[in-house]
Amino acid sequence: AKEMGSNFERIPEGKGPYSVGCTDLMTGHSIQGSFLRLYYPSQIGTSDEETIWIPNKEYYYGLSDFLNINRTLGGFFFTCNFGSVTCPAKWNAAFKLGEKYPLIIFSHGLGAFRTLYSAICTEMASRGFVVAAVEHRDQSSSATYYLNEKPALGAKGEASELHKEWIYYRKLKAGEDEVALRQQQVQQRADECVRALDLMLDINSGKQIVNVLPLNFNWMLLKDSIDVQKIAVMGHSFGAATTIEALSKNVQFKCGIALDAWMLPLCEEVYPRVRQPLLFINSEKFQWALNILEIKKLNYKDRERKMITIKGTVHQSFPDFTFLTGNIVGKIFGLKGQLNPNTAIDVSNKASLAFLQKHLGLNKDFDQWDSLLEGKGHDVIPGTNIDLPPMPPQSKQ
Ligand SMILES: CCN(CC)CCN(C[C@]12C[C@](c3ccc(C(F)(F)F)cc3)(C1)C2)C(=O)Cn1c(SCc2ccc(F)cc2)nc(=O)c2c1C=CC2
Repeated sequence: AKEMGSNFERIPEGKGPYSVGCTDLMTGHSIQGSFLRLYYPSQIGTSDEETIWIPNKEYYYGLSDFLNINRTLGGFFFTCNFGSVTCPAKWNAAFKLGEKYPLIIFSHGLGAFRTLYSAICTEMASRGFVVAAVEHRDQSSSATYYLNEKPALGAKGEASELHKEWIYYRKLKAGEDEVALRQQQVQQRADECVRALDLMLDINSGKQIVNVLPLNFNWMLLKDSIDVQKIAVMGHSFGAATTIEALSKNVQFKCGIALDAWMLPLCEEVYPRVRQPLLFINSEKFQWALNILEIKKLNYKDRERKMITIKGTVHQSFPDFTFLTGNIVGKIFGLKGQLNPNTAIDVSNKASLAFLQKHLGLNKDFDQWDSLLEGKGHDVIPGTNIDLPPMPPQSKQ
């Protein structure tokens, strides 16, 4: 029965000591505003409601557009298979007070959106991080929305009702130059990560913020809850390129983690401007010489660059779909590799935690996984799995 679309598989829970809460935050009434899903250490027992994984049917329509399938068909397929999936975090649970947490800003991939990396985000939150998964409005998301203040029809205009304005995935037009589009989008995406950071810092300073989403979550509890010296940026694929661009824009990001980086959207000019430590975690299959050559252009004297490859993994081993289909369907659609998806995300998360402890100066026990960063371990190899011609020495900077 497992193969027939019923999903006994679940998104894995965080393995750390903290109970995890989740809520959404949207500011402003235009696409210039911020939209993020927050995963955070929560007070146990303050909510027993699990978080809806894909909260609106319009995300299914956007995914159908992205996957080039008919919206009615796709909508039906997604609703049947994923409509009741929850992510293992308690919806609107009370924020856990009493300590300052390091902060991660997370950037999703092409055709994804803020909720699809919950296995990574809940694991980090269970280890004592606050994680803000941004939703990009550059039309690289399958779908996203903002709330328009439109005066309710017929009313005297005093009660303006909020209306969802949906923005769907922008397909490449015939003959369109993809590089130009992606270079423009990566700039907007990096700006949105910086804006999300600024928003979280405002919240940390106790500034009153207006969440235009009708949710009862007390943001004032986050006053003085972020360790503002311990901030990282992280992302998958297009979100990894965004991570690199965001590091070059704001030095408050102390380090970055690039999951299966897609380097096409980046210009050479950015490479000398990325001084912070960078970890590349690659899947076995999403690697090709030109992409690796671009990554190597980030190597400068006395700049920390680490790369590992997780054996038996594919590009989709990082987003949540990898946990939610049976083995046969999963392998056919490239959603699963040979390695068990739970093991794969475990290796990626542990390597990430070890890197974050080292470069954010955490005093936790994540250094137990330092060997993974050297590519030592059952499922990892150091660097890349493709062989390249020897590199000419990088120009000194
Ligand atoms: C379709 C034609 N073409 C579009 C441009 C390529 C589509 N494609 C391969 C796909 C995503 C795939 C997918 C998802 C989800 C199901 C589902 F059925 F399970 F929902 C199935 C099948 C289809 C595997 C990718 O774009 C891969 N990719 C991604 S995938 C991020 C993502 C998107 C949607 C999700 F639901 C989960 C994760 N993020 C990037 O930043 C980059 C790339 C490539 C370069 C840069």
